[in-house]
Amino acid sequence: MDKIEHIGIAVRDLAASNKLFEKIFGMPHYKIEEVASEGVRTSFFEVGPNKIELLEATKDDSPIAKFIEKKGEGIHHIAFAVTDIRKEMDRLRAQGFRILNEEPKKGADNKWVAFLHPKDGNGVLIELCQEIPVRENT
Ligand SMILES: C[C@@H](C(=O)O)C(=O)SCCNC(=O)CCNC(=O)[C@H](O)C(C)(C)COP(=O)(O)OP(=O)(O)OC[C@H]1O[C@@H](n2cnc3c(N)ncnc32)[C@H](O)[C@@H]1OP(=O)(O)O
Ligand SMILES: [Co+2]
Repeated sequence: MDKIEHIGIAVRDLAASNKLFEKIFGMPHYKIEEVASEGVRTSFFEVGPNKIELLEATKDDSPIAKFIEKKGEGIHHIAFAVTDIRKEMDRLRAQGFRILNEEPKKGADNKWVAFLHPKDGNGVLIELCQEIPVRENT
């Protein structure tokens, strides 16, 4: 794994949280993107070299809705940049980690993503992220 790609924060109300984090960071979010397949609407902030993703549920069975119901708002996942997501998934699977998706799936901000089960990471949900090469992004 290369570096932290972003930290995901589960929020109830994206518009309200955008205003809140705009005050905290002293700058506005740079994009809002809905990922229908994950049941989320996201916004992104760039804080120096770091990226923060806010996530709001778009349906009742969204992972974000379930998370907030159980644990409340707060840090939901940590995403790591990888250069070859399939290779990383295979490497982790071979060591017995449960990867929550068979194949990489399309996330926000032009990334292939995959998730490790939080119970296999001391309660931390880990996302792997690989930038989608331009030629694949059709
Ligand atoms: C757009 C994209 C991007 O960046 O590009 C994103 O980030 S999308 C981000 C949203 N998408 C995802 O999160 C996709 C991957 N997540 C999932 O597949 C799911 O949310 C699971 C992590 C498998 C949880 O599934 P589900 O909520 O149905 O099961 P569950 O409620 O029984 O949870 C099983 C146990 O995991 C815990 N659990 C659930 N979500 C957790 C989280 N984020 N961090 C730490 N623990 C978590 C629950 O509290 C529970 O523990 P106890 O049994 O002890 O109570
Ligand atoms: Co994420």
